[in-house]
Amino acid sequence: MSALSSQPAVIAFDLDGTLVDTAPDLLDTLDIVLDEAGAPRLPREETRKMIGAGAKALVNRGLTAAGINVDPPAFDRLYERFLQHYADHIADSSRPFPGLVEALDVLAERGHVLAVCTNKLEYLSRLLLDQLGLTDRFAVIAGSDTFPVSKPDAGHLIGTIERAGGSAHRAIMVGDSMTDVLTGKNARVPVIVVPFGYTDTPAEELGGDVLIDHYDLLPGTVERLLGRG
Ligand SMILES: O=C(O)COP(=O)(O)O
Ligand SMILES: [Mg+2]
Repeated sequence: MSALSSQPAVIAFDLDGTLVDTAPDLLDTLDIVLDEAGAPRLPREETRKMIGAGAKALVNRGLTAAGINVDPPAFDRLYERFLQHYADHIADSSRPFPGLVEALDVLAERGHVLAVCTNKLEYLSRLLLDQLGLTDRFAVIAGSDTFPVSKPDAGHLIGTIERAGGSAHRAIMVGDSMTDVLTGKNARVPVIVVPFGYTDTPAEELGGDVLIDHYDLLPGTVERLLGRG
């Protein structure tokens, strides 16, 4: 085995729409904020696609789609309300996607290092993973505010991988959106795409390296991409 292949690989996961189906709690919170802004609620098919660039973008996109213009202080109050309500309800309905926990077990048994690279704020990411009992599985949990840059900037993913003790030459990103695919390309890290997340571009058109439709396929796909399978 070469020195390179004996280095543990870092598998970095996006969170919303990849590890955990967070849409119900995120979108219930968006509804509350729209109510408070006096805006009409929006269809779930529409708001689901607004997830992926963080909570501030979700509130912004929701208000814009509802045709509501607010001044910056009013926006800040609505955003604070979003964060507070969401934190209080973060795991009411949000659950890991089917087969995730089993796949993480297999990857960890094989000696891979697991990390989270998400555009969710770090404290919300930790709160969610704590409540789902998943925190200890990840060597690093890097949110949108952990580093000076965030996805799709390569620095977010490279920072996550390096903090996990690895290198971009032996790492894989797993994600659900164009942001994740662009991040992987920017960092020169292969991307496995899952189709059950939140994206307005069909998963097969995102341009990832491999598409898997169930977590059962993840361990084998990881080995293949790492050049062992
Ligand atoms: O909460 C969001 O909008 C983004 O989160 P993700 O990067 O984990 O998809
Ligand atoms: Mg996502």
